[in-house]
Amino acid sequence: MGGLRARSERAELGRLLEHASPRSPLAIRRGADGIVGRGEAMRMGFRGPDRFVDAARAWREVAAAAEVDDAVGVPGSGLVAFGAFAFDDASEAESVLVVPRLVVGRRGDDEWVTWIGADGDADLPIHETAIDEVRVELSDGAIGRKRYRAIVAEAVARIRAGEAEKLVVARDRVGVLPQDGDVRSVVVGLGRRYPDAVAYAVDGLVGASPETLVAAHRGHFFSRVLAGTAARGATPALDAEIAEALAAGDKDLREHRYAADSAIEVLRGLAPDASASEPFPLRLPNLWHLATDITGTLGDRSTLDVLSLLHPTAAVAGTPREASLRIIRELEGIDRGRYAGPVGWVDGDGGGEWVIALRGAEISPDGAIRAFAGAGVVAGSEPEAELAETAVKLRPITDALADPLP
Ligand SMILES: C=C(O[C@@H]1C=C(C(=O)O)C=C[C@H]1O)C(=O)O
Repeated sequence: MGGLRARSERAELGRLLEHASPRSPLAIRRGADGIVGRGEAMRMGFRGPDRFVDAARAWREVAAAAEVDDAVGVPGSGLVAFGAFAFDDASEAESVLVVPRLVVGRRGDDEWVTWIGADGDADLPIHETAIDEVRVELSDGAIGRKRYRAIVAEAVARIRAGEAEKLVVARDRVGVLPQDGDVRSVVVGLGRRYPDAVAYAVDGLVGASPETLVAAHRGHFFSRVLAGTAARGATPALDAEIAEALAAGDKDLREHRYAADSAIEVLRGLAPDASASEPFPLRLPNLWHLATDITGTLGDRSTLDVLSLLHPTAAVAGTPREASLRIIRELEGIDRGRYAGPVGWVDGDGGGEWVIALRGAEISPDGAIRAFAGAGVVAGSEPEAELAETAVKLRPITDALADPLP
């Protein structure tokens, strides 16, 4: 079999998402920028502890065999695959790389179309369809409010007993997407409310993530670690006070340090020149986070290679990593699927953009919806406060599902 052929041309586009399939859109958007895909030129599935390494190897082979004619030359043009990976090595959920037949993209003033296919495939025609609203209400899933409080209390007990230093525990909310429900409207709703986040839709996983695991182009990378959270204040004065307290608070700084240090250590191992900012308060529409930005040079390593080392950070698992994963499995007792795993895209050179699948939900082919949100627990954490934090973190997907086109 010959390799894939990819051809990118400049184009004038309307709304990117109107090019996607209503039921299974492929999209990675930040504000007006991003890429949207339709159809499948290739789909690869991976499972188990080697899923990232296997994906990196498979993608390298696909990219090496591909014939690419890219007249645009910006991040996201040329050959790309969208991907979503399971959180846990032991997950039942499949991790995927999907190469669309058609990609439409926008980056600043650049707009383009990419056609991808096997030898002899005809170009998929451009086909825009209006986006329908879908409205879904969520209710408690396997881990309701009461059980979540108990899980947080147990996590604190485990930490006090010396089994771990930090544990990120999550709860779920569930619903059902009506038949023919247009998932694109959820992506629009997320993008309108959280324009600085990355709105993602890949293989049923949708959400708006503020946390960039790794973005890389021509060997330079950026990574943003978030951990430590506070709700926004109702007045500007209160809001400023909250941000200041977050940046100075012992509990949140400690919680943040675990996550930032683990990411910095991994990235320095790959890129000795990696440098990190001091933790700073990052304002989102619904909450404040403590953030650390890390930048450096990656050389010719693929972003998929970086994922294999960086995932899961202590922002979504805990410290130490192995102990936290074991305890999370035990306390939550459910499969996180692809929640808190990497979601994003990769190009033929291994560049791309991967965020952590947070503030979102997984929509199964049968329409079952499961949203997750978690919070980092340390020795001083209180169940009621962590429950409230997860409620705020559930808001993006809850609001986008309840009122998708505000
Ligand atoms: C686990 C989630 O968020 C993570 C946990 C945070 C925290 O505990 O403060 C902050 C940002 C994310 O890294 C989630 O949104 O589900």
